[in-house]
Amino acid sequence: MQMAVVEFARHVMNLPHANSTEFDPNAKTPCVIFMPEGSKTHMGGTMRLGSRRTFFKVADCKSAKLYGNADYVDERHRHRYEVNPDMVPEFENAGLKFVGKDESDRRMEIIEIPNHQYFIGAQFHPEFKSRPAKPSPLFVGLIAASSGQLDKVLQGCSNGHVIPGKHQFSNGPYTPAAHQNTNGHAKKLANGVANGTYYPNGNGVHA
Ligand SMILES: NC(=O)CC[C@H](N)C(=O)O
Repeated sequence: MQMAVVEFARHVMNLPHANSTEFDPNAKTPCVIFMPEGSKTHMGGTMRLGSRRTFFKVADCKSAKLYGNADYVDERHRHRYEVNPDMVPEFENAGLKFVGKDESDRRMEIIEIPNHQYFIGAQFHPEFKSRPAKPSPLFVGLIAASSGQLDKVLQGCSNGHVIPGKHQFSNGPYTPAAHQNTNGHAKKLANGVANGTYYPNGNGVHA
């Protein structure tokens, strides 16, 4: 998400000096900055690390729908820099929407360009909790958008469908995967994860 913000600033907002202070501490247009509570001399304990809550601020956005119209989601983090909150109004006026924020409303968690087919970035790491039988909703959305099926998937989400495991895309016959019984029903995996059920609050792993 940090790089997407810099890219948007440079090429949509025409701010050629936009950068993260992680790369250029003297950036003229600092879109991504060191988090105020961090310490550059004591790097070890200053990282924003582990499970944190993101609140959806725009009910109608793609990511909220993909997460099953949840009000919030807990995802895992690992960062010291963040989107410069003072530049958020400028970004929003230019069309980049911050649809997910932390509890303070000052820390940006999810961006979207609403009229783009699928331009979504997250400060958290969706891959940390993504599993073969329970892929992250943001990755399911990317695959669906790439194959022209996002609308169908989003509609399914609004109808109360859960994302993982059961999604059948229409490009070919459906073959039960290794984690399913031959009748297509979910079978419990060795690690105890049941296929086909989405828990918005994740797998219970907290740092
Ligand atoms: N998690 C990330 O976005 C990567 C690390 C990031 N550049 C930071 O703020 O430290």
